[in-house]
Amino acid sequence: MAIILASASPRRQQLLEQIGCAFVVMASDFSEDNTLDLPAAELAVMQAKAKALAVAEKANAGDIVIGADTIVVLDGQVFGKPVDKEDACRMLTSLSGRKHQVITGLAVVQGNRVVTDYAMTAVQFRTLSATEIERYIATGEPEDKAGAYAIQGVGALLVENICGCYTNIVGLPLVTLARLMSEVGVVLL
Ligand SMILES: Cc1cn([C@H]2C[C@H](O)[C@@H](COP(=O)(O)OP(=O)(O)OP(=O)(O)O)O2)c(=O)[nH]c1=O
Repeated sequence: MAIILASASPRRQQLLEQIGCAFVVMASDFSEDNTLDLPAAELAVMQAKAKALAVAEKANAGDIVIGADTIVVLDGQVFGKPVDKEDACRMLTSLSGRKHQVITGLAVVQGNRVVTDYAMTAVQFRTLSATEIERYIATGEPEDKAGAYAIQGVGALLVENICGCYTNIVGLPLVTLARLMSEVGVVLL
């Protein structure tokens, strides 16, 4: 039995390594669509499930597949990964001085069994000047991150405070994951 992380995200891989879990990576080819008209948490869970199921098709019987999807939500508006620098600027300008939610949907699949959940963390940004936004975009960090920032990187300088799970913001809420894994018989601690 293998534990398979259905993700190309290096952040998710690092978080799973951090807790000493032995796993292999198989990125899914599911393409996200954050414009779907669904409540944000449902959207994240649905996409996490689709990523895990796409990989589960190729897995061996008994393997456990983990899928995750992280989105940023501001006033009901969903921000995925920015498509370009302009998009990153639009996202960071809207997030400046405001509180938003980061939601990560999670799915754990084993055979016909699918368990899902999500974590939500509130993140308060400080007010950013246009120059700071420009300089932050120039670091290249926003490129592949939901909401165009990375709290684990230079983006830490944008965040005034958070309420909720930190690892959820980075892309893999570990306590929520541990709960789902225990439902399929895997004890992480
Ligand atoms: C808000 C935030 C997001 N992120 C990242 C985590 C995710 O990798 C990414 C959100 O994109 P996702 O679409 O959830 O994941 P992904 O495309 O990177 O990987 P895959 O679909 O193969 O699993 O944003 C950070 O690293 N730090 C942060 O502070």
